Amino acid sequence: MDGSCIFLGLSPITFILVGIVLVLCYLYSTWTFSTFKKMGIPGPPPTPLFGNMLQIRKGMHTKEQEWIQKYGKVFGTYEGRRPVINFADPEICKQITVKHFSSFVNRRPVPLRGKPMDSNLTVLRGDQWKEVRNTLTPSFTAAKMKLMAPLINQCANDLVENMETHCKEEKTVKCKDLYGAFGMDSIASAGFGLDVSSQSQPGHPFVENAKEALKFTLLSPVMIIVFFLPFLVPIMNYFNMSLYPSKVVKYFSCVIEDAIAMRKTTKDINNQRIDFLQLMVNAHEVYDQHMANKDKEIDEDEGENKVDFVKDGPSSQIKLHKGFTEDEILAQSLMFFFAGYETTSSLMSFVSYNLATNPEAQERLQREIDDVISNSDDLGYNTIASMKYLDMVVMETLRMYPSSIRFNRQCNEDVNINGISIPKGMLVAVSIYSIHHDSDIYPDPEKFIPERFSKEEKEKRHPYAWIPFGAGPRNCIGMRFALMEAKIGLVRVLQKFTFEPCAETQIPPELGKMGLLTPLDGIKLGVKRRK
Ligand code: HEM
Repeated sequence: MDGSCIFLGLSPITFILVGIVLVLCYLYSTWTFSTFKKMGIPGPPPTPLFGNMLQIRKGMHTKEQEWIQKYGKVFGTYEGRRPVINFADPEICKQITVKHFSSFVNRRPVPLRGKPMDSNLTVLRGDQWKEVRNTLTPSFTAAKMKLMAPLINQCANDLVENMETHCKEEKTVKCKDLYGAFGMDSIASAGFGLDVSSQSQPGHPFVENAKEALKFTLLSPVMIIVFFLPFLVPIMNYFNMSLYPSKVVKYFSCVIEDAIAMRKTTKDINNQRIDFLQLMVNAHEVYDQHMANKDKEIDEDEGENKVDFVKDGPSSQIKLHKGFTEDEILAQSLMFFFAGYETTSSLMSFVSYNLATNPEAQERLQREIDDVISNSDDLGYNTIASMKYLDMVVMETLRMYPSSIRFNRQCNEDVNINGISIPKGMLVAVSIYSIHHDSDIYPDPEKFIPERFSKEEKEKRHPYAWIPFGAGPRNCIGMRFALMEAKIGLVRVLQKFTFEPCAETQIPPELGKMGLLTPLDGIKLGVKRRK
């Protein structure tokens, strides 16, 4: 021994260096933890490195309720080291999403995106978001929904046939699977003119890939880096790493690229389908023209670019836009699949569960369906819209089980909301679930009471007390489509069948703990043919 202290084979210098690195890591991970103390906002104490992330592992929705009980409807939490102000108040929701929209245009920055997902609507920011949103909005008008309704009805034929098989064989229906396949067929057909037939081929690669994309876990290596080691993100971006599995993105990219190529060859406007893809392809042609004109202008005006981009707010009329690049079309298409699949199938599953466990409500809805449909020979958009009780059932189900537990915005300038000074860059989250389960707004919030959504009852409440699709100009663009699809599917099934609880039905259903609020066992029910 030469006298130097050797411990675990480390020299004293290495030992000191490791110590310094650990202290620096500790300081780095806790540096921000005084933010809320300084702002006078209460909240649960954070843990070094993790912030409050470990506390939500038993379920974000239940933990949030506990925090609200303890700290009130405005409280601060830390995602890793990043501070987030949480709000569970309808008025503050309105202030953030509507009144002060220009200060809260963007969602949280998503550090790891990869091509082509980095240009999808959900993650775009500022003027880029406005342009893409304005281009997409005409695809979701009531007039477009009317044109898409027959395509969804076609997909509902397979759904009814599937129910029939389950009924005949007296098999338990796993709602999530049946509705998931129906949802996949609907968006593929009405959105992109693709015949996926996933209902007759449950193992279809299209469905398998969609499911794979939605396997979200906070404990995946990618998520751990994003939350806890964000300084490594630029390196991962350099390698084009994404939150979405590359195999899945590749699969959908091929499917959609083929569909785009087909559309571009269909020049005859009368033969063109009216769907999301066609509207985007048309916008792409605007892009091509824009690029051609731009070259001309550069020649003629020595570089002056004369094309105006949409500059005013997103609620304004649709105006000239630069059109879509092919990557942008791909990104929006993939996002529609991802955003619509899990959410809509969960909604339909929870409605079926609520009806099975509340037989009077199911009978009342079936009476309404029989009355309306016997007066109408097609199940179009207007027929569906005329079913008032159906609307109440769907709204109450979305209140109880909103697919997104919360939504977020990032503040882009210093702003004061209800006396709270929010600094530029701060993340804010609005808790949909907690507002929907606030017993001051909805007494007995765990009970299924569709009558809460009669016209008179709705008028008594704050307009932002029901926000399953978010709020303001950056709300869910697919809301009309999702509601139409879910209602057509449910009406077609309830015309012929009645749901009932069976031995395998979980009452109440156990809910997923991370990401979207989904039924863990997929909602298993008995189904019988109506007399
Ligand atoms: C029951 C079904 C659905 C629910 C509950 C739902 C819910 C939501 C919520 C809460 C948001 C965030 C809104 C905000 O930040 O204010 C959102 C955004 C979005 N949703 Fe949906 N969604 C559903 C179905 C769909 C469907 C079918 C599509 C596509 C066809 C879709 C596409 C999108 C997109 C693209 C955004 C981002 C909008 C933007 O940033 O401008 N969603 N959705």
